[in-house]
Order: sequence, then C-alpha cells, then structure tokens
Amino acid sequence: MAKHKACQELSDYPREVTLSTLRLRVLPPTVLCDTSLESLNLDRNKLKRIPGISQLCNLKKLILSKNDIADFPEEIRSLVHLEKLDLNQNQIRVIPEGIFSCLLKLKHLRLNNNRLSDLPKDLATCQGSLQYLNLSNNLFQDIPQAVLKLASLQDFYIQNNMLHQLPVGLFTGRPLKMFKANGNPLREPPGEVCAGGIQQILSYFSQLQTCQAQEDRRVKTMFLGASLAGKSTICKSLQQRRAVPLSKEARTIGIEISEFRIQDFTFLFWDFAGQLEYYMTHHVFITPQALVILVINFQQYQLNDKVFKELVGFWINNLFMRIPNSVVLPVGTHIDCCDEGEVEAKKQDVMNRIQAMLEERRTSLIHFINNLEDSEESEIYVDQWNRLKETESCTLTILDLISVNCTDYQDIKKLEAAILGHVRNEEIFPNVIRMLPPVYKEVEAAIVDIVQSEGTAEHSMMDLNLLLSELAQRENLTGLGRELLQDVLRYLHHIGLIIWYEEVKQMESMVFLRPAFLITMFKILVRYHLVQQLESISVDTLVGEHATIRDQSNWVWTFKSKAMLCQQAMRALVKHQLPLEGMEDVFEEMMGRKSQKGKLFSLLEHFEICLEVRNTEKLNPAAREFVPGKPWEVTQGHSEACYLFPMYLNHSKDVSEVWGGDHAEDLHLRAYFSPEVPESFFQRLMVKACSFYSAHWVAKMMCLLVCSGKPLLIKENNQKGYSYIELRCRKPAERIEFRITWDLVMAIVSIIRKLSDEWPGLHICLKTPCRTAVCPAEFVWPDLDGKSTVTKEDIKTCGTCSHQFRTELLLPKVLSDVEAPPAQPAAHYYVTSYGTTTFGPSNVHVSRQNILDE
Ligand SMILES: Nc1nc2c(ncn2[C@@H]2O[C@H](COP(=O)(O)OP(=O)(O)OP(=O)(O)O)[C@@H](O)[C@H]2O)c(=O)[nH]1
Repeated sequence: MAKHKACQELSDYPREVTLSTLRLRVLPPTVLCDTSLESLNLDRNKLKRIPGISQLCNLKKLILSKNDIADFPEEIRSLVHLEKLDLNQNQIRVIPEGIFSCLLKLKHLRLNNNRLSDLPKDLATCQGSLQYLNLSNNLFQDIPQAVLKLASLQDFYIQNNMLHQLPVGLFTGRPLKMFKANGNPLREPPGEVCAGGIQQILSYFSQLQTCQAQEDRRVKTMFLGASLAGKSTICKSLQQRRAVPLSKEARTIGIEISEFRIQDFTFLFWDFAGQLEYYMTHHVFITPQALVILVINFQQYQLNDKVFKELVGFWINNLFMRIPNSVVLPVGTHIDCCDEGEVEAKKQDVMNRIQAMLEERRTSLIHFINNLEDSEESEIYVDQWNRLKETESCTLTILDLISVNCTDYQDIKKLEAAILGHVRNEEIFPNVIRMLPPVYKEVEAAIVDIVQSEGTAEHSMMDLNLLLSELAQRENLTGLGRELLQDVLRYLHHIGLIIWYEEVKQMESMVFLRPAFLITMFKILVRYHLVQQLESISVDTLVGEHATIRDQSNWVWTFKSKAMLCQQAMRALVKHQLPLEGMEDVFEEMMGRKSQKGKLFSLLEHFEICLEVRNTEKLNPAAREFVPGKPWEVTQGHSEACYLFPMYLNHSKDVSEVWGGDHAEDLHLRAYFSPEVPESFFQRLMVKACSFYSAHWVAKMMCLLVCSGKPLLIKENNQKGYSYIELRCRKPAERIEFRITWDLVMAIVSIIRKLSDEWPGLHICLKTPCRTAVCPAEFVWPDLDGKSTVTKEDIKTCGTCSHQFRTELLLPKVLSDVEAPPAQPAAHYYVTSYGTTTFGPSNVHVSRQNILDE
C-alpha cells in the first residue's frame, strides 16, 4: 500500500511526497529513487532508521515527527539544501557534532518531545539561517551554548524542561519575537516574570545590571475541602501558633487570605470556603504552582464511595482537571472524635481511593491515546493526540496524608513541620525560590506600607497612575517608571499578592492592593443563602436605594424563580453587608447606576459568573437575521439592567417547553468530557454563549439559543462515564440552510474548546451519534484547525449499521453542489472577551451583540 501511495504521489507531485501514518518500518525504495524530491513527509510511522536518505540531496523539507528514532540519522548531514527539519516526538538523546555544520540553509528545526539534554556546538553554524527552534518537552537543565549564538532566531520554544535559569544573552542580539518557557522550575527570572513576555524579561535583566538579585521563598498555599472540615481552624492555628477554636457559625465566606512566616519561608494562605456555591469563583482565584492542603473531616468520613466522592474525590477531580501539576497534601481532621483504629483505616482508605482514582484517569488517558493512534485516519486527530500526550505528562503529586486534632497545638506543630519539610524538598517544589531584582521587593514593601497607612481607604483600590505617583515619591523608588511598575504589578498579581486585571478593559487602570476587598465584593453576590440575605436587607437600606418593601419581595421572587438580580437589588445587597463609610465613591464606581454599568459587573461577566439581561421577559424566537458583513445595530434597552446568575437556576421546564422536545431528525452532536464536565463549566459556557447570541433562554443544565430564527439547544449530561454536552438543531428544510445551522453549532463548539483550555487536565472529544435510531455507533469528529472544512467526503457510512448518510447531516460539511452564497467578507467571529475566533468558512459576520430582537 505504501509503495502504491508513494508512486501515485510521485507522479502527481514530482517534488513532494507524503507518506504519513502508514506504519512504515523502512523507507520505501521508490522514494529514494527520485533525487529531485524537495519535500518528504514521513510523520507518524514506525521508522527507527532512514538509511539511504542522503540520496535525496535536493530535499528542502524533511518531516520525521512521531517515529521511533533513537539514534540521530547521521546521513542527514548530506542534505545540504535542507530548510526545514522536524524530528519531534522521537526518542533522541544525543545529536552528534558535524551534522548542523553542513546544514547552512536550515531555517526551521523541531526537536521537541525527545530526550535531549544538550545540543551539538556546531548548531551555532546555522546562526545566519535558523529562525525557528522548538526544544520543548526534553531534559535540558541549561540553555545550550549553541542556541545563544543563533543570531537569526525569532521563535524559540523550551517549555517543560528542567531550566532553573535563563541567560540574559538569550534575549539580546537577536530578533526574538516568540519565547515560551513555562513548565520549567525557573528561579531567574521566575516563571511569573516570564509569563509577562519578552519585554518583561528584558526589563528584569536590565534591573539586574545595576544590582544583585535577592532570594525570595514564598509558597502560595490553598486550603480546599468540604464545609466544616477545619480549613479555617488550621489556617488560623498555624498563623497564631496556638490551637484556635472557631465556632461552627463562623463559616468562611468566599476566600480569606493571610500571610505568615515559618522560618525562612513566607506562606500566603488562601482559605477557600467549602460550599459548592463558591466553586463558581474558584477559577478567578485558584492558580497553579501552589501547595494545596485538602482538608478532610475524619469524623464525617466513611469508608464508602459516596462519602469519598463528596469529601475528597470531588476536590481531587477538580484539581486534576484544573491544575494537573499541583502538589496536594491531604489532612484528616477531627481525629479526637474518632475511635482508636478508625483513623488508620480512614487514612488508608482515602489514600487508596485517591491512588485508584488517579490510576483510572491514567488508564483512560492511555486508552484514548491508543484509540487515536490505532485509528484508520489518525492524521486527522493530531491535535487531539498532542493534547492528550501533554495531559499524560502532568501528574498530580499526592503527599502522605497527615491526621490531626486541630484542638491540640502539638498536632498543629506536627503539621507545620510536615509542610516545611515538603516545601524544602526541591523535587516536590522546584519553584519555591525566586531570584528578584531589589526593585520588586521595594515596590512590594512600599505597597504593603501604602495599604497599612492611615490615609489609605479600607478597600485599597487605587488608580494605576496615582499608585505610580505615590510610589515615585519614595526615596528609593524615584526612578520608577510606568512600565517597570506594570512589570512588578504583573508579577505580584501572578503570585497572588495583589489583583490587577490588566486584560479586562474596564479594569486595566485599577489595582486592588488588597485582594480581600475584591473577594469580599464577589462573595456578597456569589454565596450560599443569598435569598436570606436579600430578605434581610433593612428598610433603611431599601429607602437609601429608593426601593420599597414590595420591590424587595419582587427581587426575592425573581431571584428564586429566575436566578436574576437587578442592579438596584445588588446595590442594596452590597450596602446591606459592607460597612461603606468613606467608600461611597468606590461603591458607585464598582456598582454603577441605572444608566451606567459598574466595574464589578464587567468583572463578573469577564469571569462568566453572571450575564447581563436587558429584558427579563421572554424573548422572541424569531430573532432578526444577521446581515452578512454588517454588525447588528445596538438597540438601546430602557429597562434597568438585570443580571442572571446561572448557578442559582433550579428548573428546566420552561426551556424544554420552548424547545418543544427532541426530534429524531435533529442534527446533533455531543462533546464528550473526560473525566467529566467540570463543576461550573456549563454555567460559564451559557454565559459566554448568551452574551454572543442575544435571543436565549437559560435553565439548569440547559440553554436554548436562537440565531436567524434557528434554535440551538445546549444540554448537559453529567453522569459518570457518560459526561457530555449535547448540541441539537432542527434539521434544515433546505440544503442551503445547512451552512448557517452548522455555523451556529461551530460557534458554540469553538466557545467550548476555548473555555476548556482553562482545564488542562480535561479531554474533550466531539462525536455525532449515528442517525439510525437503534444504532449505538458514533462518528468521531476530526481536529478542527479552523481553516479547512471538517471532512472531504460527501457521504459517510456507519461502520456498525452500514447505513449511508449525506455528510452534512453529521458534520459541518456543505456539499459543493449547493449554490454558493454571494461573496462575503472573510469569516470572522468576535466572541466577547475571548478575542477573535475564526472557524471554518462562513458567510456571516457577527460582532459583540447587546441587542434585543423584539
Ligand atoms: N474536635 C475538633 N473540632 C475541630 C477540628 N477541626 C476543626 N474543628 C471545629 O470544626 C468546626 C469547623 O471548622 P472550620 O475551620 O470553620 O471549618 P472550615 O473547613 O473552614 O469550614 P467552612 O468555612 O464552612 O468552609 C469549628 O467549630 C472547629 O473548631 C478537630 O480536629 N477536632
């Protein structure tokens, strides 16, 4: 077969041959005959060697990705015209000297996902040509010397290696435009500085030219676990160095932050409240590279699946999906309330079940990978395969469980010693030490000083310019410029000391010097028992907001039945709970007025916690049509803004009725999630989708969107081993309408994909169920690269029931015989705050919408 294909391609394209995914173990001799060949693609085969390749002396491009090459093929040195060489995803450990010195035209070199720890010195001879170098996922402890001599290098990738340090020389004297080094235990510059980009790295080094770096050992520590587990008790007892009794009523609301030192380490404690309602805000605050203390109440714990899932499994699962590289220390509390022997049994049980859970994840991941590799058309799943491989390399580190009685300070001390022991272990925590220019520490100290000074308001929110002028007045910071301050703020934001959302337009000039203030604002609106809070707003507060008791009843009713709060109700809620003395200005700025949206809402929307709804009445399903190329005009809504909080929704009946039930003829597809649809994913998807499509109905686990009069149902099914989000559209009456229907589906698929990037441990696979009623088969979607149509076939045959279907009934394929739509501007979708997302050929142009279709 290989021979046949090679010959065929040789005759079609005399200078280019593609022999991907053919399980080749040897090079077909026919290929070697054509010495005029300029491009040879051999990716995804089983090649160990490529003897005879030197005969193809005119090759400009050689792709050997994803083979079984362990010994670097030395014959490559004869390919002196080579411009592009891909050897990624092999098992190469060493590249000998004397190869690259012959490849003087080499522009593009891919060596990622091998086992390299160094490069030959003669790579430097490619200094005039090499522009792209990918060394990610190898074993480099240092940047190879030769790389520092590559004067033309523009794109350099070295993620997921073992680098502690980056040399300044890497960033000077070359036109570097793209540099990625995440996933390295970097100290100098720390990963948080690198995350700021090349400019911030350069500024870091320029600071170090005049002064020496200082060592900083700081550990962000997040306390997670179910309600009443003992998180706050541990936090406070560690801090106050005594057993601190807390009343059960003193529940944490949202998140509490505190900082303290144990020996030479500074710990930043983030105490997360246990109730599920708060999970919606976790994505705003949970960050990678932290120690996670998972607190389990041993008095409540029982040796069965259900309790394990509630108290432990839920958290491990979510950590695994969200921050798969983190370190988790399980702590069992309330052991003084347990019998002798019980603690040991529970300890064993928790650890065994966690291990079994992780093992199950690993096995299913391997299963997915093997499935893709064995697939007939595995080349169309390359992206999926790559993502799975990346997930496979992540491991959640679970430390030995410690059991404590939090009412006994001896136990707290035991826990402290264990924490210290772990963070000192560089293998577990390679990122704890950071080397910083003194200005970073000076700005930080000055900020702490500002926060603590009497003149600073409680909220510690400050305009960026004002902050700069205050800091620049300090003797040691007179030379502080705006850019340097932004670099330092970006760093402090990354480590969780301040909050600065520079990427949110309305917030970029605002710095929260005390994260606690912003968190307090969040927790007033995202909390358990919100109904009771609404009911308890005092008459004085109502009057202050020009509201009546009847308005209050209406707020409660609307919230209970529709999960919506109007701006006036939210203002009253905040006033009711926050002592606002001296904070009137900030209050107005954050909460806004009728005519003007407050900043808090921009933030809540940015994080997909709520959705602005201008009209709380039912919307018209016959929504106005898109006019291709022209954005919709914005309709001015006169009614007061209302905000929908999907996580508080309870019913689905109304939406089901508008949809009118599933039909066997519907076009439908499922996005399968493994291990499961993460908590809050669906609600966030709804917020995102509904801010894109103005006509929508939202319910618990269900959402109906309307675009150009066509409804699309999005439904969640979160059952163990069968977790998916389903998209359903009515089958178009005319073939010409398939395109618009699939465009609508693809828009939502694109949002699902974008959103899922925030859960690196999550795997999503799109499948369309076979249209034969009783057939259990499903058609797997290939990778969507955003450019090509999904498939070239016109007809698809089910491998199980053998029925044939027109492709557009299953996948976004529009037949060529369908009359082409009139020429349109290039496909261009703008998904709110997601930047520009383009997917597939399309004939509609949509901008950020905020309109009503009446
Ligand atoms: N007897 C005993 N009581 C404990 C222990 N740990 C915590 N408690 C008590 O359990 C109750 C709940 O503890 P918290 O620290 O508030 O629990 P939490 O995990 O922060 O709870 P949320 O704020 O709801 O998330 C408090 O009354 C504590 O004093 C323990 O080891 N033994």
